[in-house]
Amino acid sequence: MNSTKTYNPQQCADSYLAQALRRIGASEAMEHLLQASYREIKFELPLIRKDGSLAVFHGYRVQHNHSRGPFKGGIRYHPSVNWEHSHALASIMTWKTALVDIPFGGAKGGIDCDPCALSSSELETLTKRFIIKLGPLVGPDQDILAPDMGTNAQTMAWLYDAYSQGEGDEPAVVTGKPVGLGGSYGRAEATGRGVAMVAAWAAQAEKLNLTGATVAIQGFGNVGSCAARFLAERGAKVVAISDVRGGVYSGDGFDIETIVHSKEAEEKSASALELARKGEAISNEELLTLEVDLLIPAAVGGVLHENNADQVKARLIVEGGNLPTTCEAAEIFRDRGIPVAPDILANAGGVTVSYFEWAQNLQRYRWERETVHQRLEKTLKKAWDNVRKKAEEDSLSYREAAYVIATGRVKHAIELRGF
Ligand SMILES: NC(=O)C1=CN([C@@H]2O[C@H](COP(=O)(O)OP(=O)(O)OC[C@H]3O[C@@H](n4cnc5c(N)ncnc54)[C@H](O)[C@@H]3O)[C@@H](O)[C@H]2O)C=CC1
Ligand SMILES: O=C(O)CCC(=O)C(=O)O
Repeated sequence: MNSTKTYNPQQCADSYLAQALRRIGASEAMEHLLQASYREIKFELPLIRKDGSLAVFHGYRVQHNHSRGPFKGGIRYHPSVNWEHSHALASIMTWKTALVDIPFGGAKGGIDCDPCALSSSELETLTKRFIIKLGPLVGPDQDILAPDMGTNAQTMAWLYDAYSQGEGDEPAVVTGKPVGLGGSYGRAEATGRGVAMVAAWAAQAEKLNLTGATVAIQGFGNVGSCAARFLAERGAKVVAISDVRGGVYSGDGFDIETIVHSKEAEEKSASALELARKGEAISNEELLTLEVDLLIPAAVGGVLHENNADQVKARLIVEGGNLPTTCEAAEIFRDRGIPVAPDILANAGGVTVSYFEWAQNLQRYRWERETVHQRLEKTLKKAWDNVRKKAEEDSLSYREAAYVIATGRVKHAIELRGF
C-alpha cells in the first residue's frame, strides 16, 4: 500500500464521522453512540482441509446500528478481515443506507481467509458454518447478509441454504443470491452500474465530458469490471485496469465488453494483465497516479493516502470500493480541488438493489429487470442531488455533505425512538 503510516480503517471512519457530528452539533454522548457498535460477534471456524490438515479461521460480524431498520451489509472473505475492518465497514454501511434513504442500518463481517486458496467445497463448508454460528442474530428482520470482496452469488446461495435448514425457507435473510434462487435481476452488476451513474452526474457537475474521458480502475472484480462496462457504454475510455497481481495500461483504451465476456474472465483464471491482451504492465501504485480524467479505486481500503495524494493527477475520483481514501488524503484532495464522489454514495447501488431484493423476497414477487434499473437510478439520483445541493449550500466537499446528511438522519431516528 506504500503508506508510511499503517492504514487504520477504524480511525479513518471515526474521523469522517467526528467531522460530520461537529457540523450537525451532536453531543459527545451522541458521538459515542454513533461511533460504537450495537453488537460485535467473533468466533473460531475450524476446517479440515482437503489434505487432512486442520486450519482455523475466524468469523466476524459487527452489527453497528439499527435505528433506521435491520442491520444490513456484506460478508468479505479476505486475509485482512478482522475486528477493526469489520467495525469500520459496518459503520459506513449505516451512513450509506441512511444516505440513500433505505430502511436499513449497517453491519459488516466476513472470514479472514483467502478464497482463492480454498476449494469450492471448503468454501461451502466454511460459509455454512459461518451462518450457523451466527444463529438467531441474523434473519430478515434482524441482520441481512450480502456479497462483498471475495464473496459472490454462490456464497449467498450457501448462506441461504444453511439458514433455511434451521429456520424454514427464508430467502430474505441474504441478498445478492443467484437469480435462479430468489436473487433480484440487476443485483450482480448494481454496484458498478451505480458507480457509473454517480460518475456521470459528478462529471457533469464538474464540467468534465464523459465521452472520451480516460478512466483508470483499480480492482477488476465485481465492482471494477461492472463500472468499466457501464462507463465504456457511456463513451468513456478505460485506459488502465488492475487486480491484486498488478495492472495494465493502454492509451488507446481497452475493449471492456470483450474482456469481461472472455472465458478466462468468467472462470477468473487470468490476471487483469493477461485479460487485457495488450498494453503495458504497471503496478497498482502507478495506476493511482496516472494522468487520467477519472480514477476509480474499486478494491481494498486506504490506497489513497498522505504519501500519494499529492501525485494523483485524476480530475475526478469516484470511490467504487469502501474507504479507499484516508482522511489525510481527503484533505489533500480538497485543498488541491480534486472532487471525490465518496463510497457511501458512489457504491451504494449494491445495497440499494439488495433492498429491492429483500422487498421482493418478503413479497414472494419478482420485479422486471427494467423496474429494478429505473428504481435504482431514481434512488441514487435523489441521493446525489441532495449531496450536491448540500455541498454547494454549505461549501462542503461531496464526502462532507454526504456524511452530514446521513449522520443527521441516523441521529434523528435515534431521537425519535427514544432511549
Ligand atoms: N460487491 C458489492 O456489491 C460491493 C462491493 N463494495 C466494495 O468494492 C470493493 C471491491 O469489491 P468487489 O468488486 O465485490 O470484490 P471482488 O472480490 O469481486 O474483486 C476485488 C478485486 O480487487 C482486486 N484486489 C484485491 N486486493 C487488491 C489490492 N491489494 N490491490 C489491488 N487490487 C486488489 C482483486 O484482485 C479483484 O480484482 C470492496 O472495497 C468492497 O467492499 C462496495 C459496495 C458493494
Ligand atoms: O448489498 C448489501 O447489502 C451490502 C453491500 C456492501 O457490503 C457494501 O455496500 O459495502
